Amino acid sequence: MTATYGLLIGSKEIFTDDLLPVQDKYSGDTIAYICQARQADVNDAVRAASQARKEPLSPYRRSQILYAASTIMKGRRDELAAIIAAEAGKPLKDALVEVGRAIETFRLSAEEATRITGEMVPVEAYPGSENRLAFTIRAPRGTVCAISPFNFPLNLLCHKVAPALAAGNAVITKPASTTPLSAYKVGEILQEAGLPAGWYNLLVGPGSTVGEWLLDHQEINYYTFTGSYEIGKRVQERAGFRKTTLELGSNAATIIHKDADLELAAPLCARMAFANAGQVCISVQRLLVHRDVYQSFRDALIKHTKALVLGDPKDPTTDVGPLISAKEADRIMAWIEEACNDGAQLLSGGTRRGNMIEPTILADVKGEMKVWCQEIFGPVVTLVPYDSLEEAIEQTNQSEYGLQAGVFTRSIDVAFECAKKLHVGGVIINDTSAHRTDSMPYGGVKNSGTGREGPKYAVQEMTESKVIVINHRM
Ligand SMILES: NC(=O)c1ccc[n+]([C@@H]2O[C@H](COP(=O)([O-])OP(=O)(O)OC[C@H]3O[C@@H](n4cnc5c(N)ncnc54)[C@H](O)[C@@H]3O)[C@@H](O)[C@H]2O)c1
Ligand SMILES: O=C[C@H](O)CS(=O)(=O)O
Repeated sequence: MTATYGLLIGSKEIFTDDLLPVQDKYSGDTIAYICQARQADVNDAVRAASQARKEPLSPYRRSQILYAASTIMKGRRDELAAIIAAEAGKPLKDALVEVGRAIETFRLSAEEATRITGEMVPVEAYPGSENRLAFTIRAPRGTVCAISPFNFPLNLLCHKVAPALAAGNAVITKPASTTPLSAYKVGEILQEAGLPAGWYNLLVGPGSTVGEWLLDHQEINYYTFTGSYEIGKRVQERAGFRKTTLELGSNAATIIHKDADLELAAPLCARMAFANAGQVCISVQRLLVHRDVYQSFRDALIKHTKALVLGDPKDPTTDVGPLISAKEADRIMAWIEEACNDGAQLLSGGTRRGNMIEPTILADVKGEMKVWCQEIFGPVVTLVPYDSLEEAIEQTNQSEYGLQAGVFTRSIDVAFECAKKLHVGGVIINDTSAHRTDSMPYGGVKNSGTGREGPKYAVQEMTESKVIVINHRM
């Protein structure tokens, strides 16, 4: 029988009448049902979080719970990877990587829980403050609302939940409706790890209802959102003076300079343009290739792309699986067709099987084509030649987005020039825009968002500084 999961609110699993079927994104089969939240459930979750915060957990206890969660997750690696492969359509080998990363995200957050410090402030150096001792502490923000996307249903949720708990906040999560099961499993794991009731609450349902109710609720102190620019903008507008962290989209570029190691660059670009069928916010979408190496890089990219295996995500040999929905596959096919009609050259792919699109390479793209200037979020990479480094930097920066950029070069001068001049949150040298290690500061500029994730940096965002001044000669 197909399992039915409830919402997690306070100490209870709540079952509602409104069941959301969760589909396997490759077969279309319903693999589970999960209950959708009503407005009263949102209010109850906020109340449960406030109630939990009345008995704060010590940093040591928070750390121990997060370490325990990391260990439990390790023991459930295969189960979690199978859920991600089914609900997100992510190839099993990548789903296993995602679980490994989530284990680390919890471990890194456990470490951070014991390192939250303020600083001494030398106020006594100033006239009138001679007898004052001043220092800052970092206080939890309170109730954190974590809204997450479908493409990394486990690790991107953990990047919000684990630092929020490390910092002493209570959390209400709202995962994407297409992929809620990973978030449910995180709730189970945290409970098993000893997290008391009310610190992790799970609400499921559409952004247009449950998401909006969450944005409305004035007892939520902070929003951490990962998703599209359009919804991120709405979150920011609705949050008002409340603090937010927004991790949004991109059309990331990678520069292949004339002195690049093509044997390193071509396979990495092929892999990272099509990982998770291109549904990665830092996916290699725009490749700027120096004209001297354009032909050889192009040929090598085609060769490595054609070697990728398209198919069932549950098959351990699959490299590229389906898109999240037929609607997304329709949109991406329309963008490819539009680019080809406007003069782009199809070098590989461009065909569709169900919700799967063959890894697609487009050349001769122009700046105004959607496949170049908007976020594709699908298995499509575009190629453009350049003559000077200045031109490549300018084209990379000619984007509404600025999440990460990659640069392949053997020259330290070229690497530094790119590092200084590229207007993005992260510059990755001799790797693609799609490289991320979970401990690093991660986030964007421009329409790619504000704030930084990575447990150490997220803990800063999820705490606020408070200054304490002691008049010690009264
Ligand atoms: N920068 C990053 O770290 C990062 C990581 C992953 C994905 N993304 C971006 O996410 C997008 C794809 O993910 P998606 O399709 O799930 O994004 P999305 O914006 O459609 O949805 C993200 C989340 O927001 C919720 N939501 C929708 N409407 C809402 C509303 N009115 N109020 C509150 N919540 C609402 C959704 O239900 C979901 O949980 C891409 O643009 C991608 O680049 C960015
Ligand atoms: O989709 C965007 C994610 O941030 C991808 S990753 O966590 O950087 O791999």
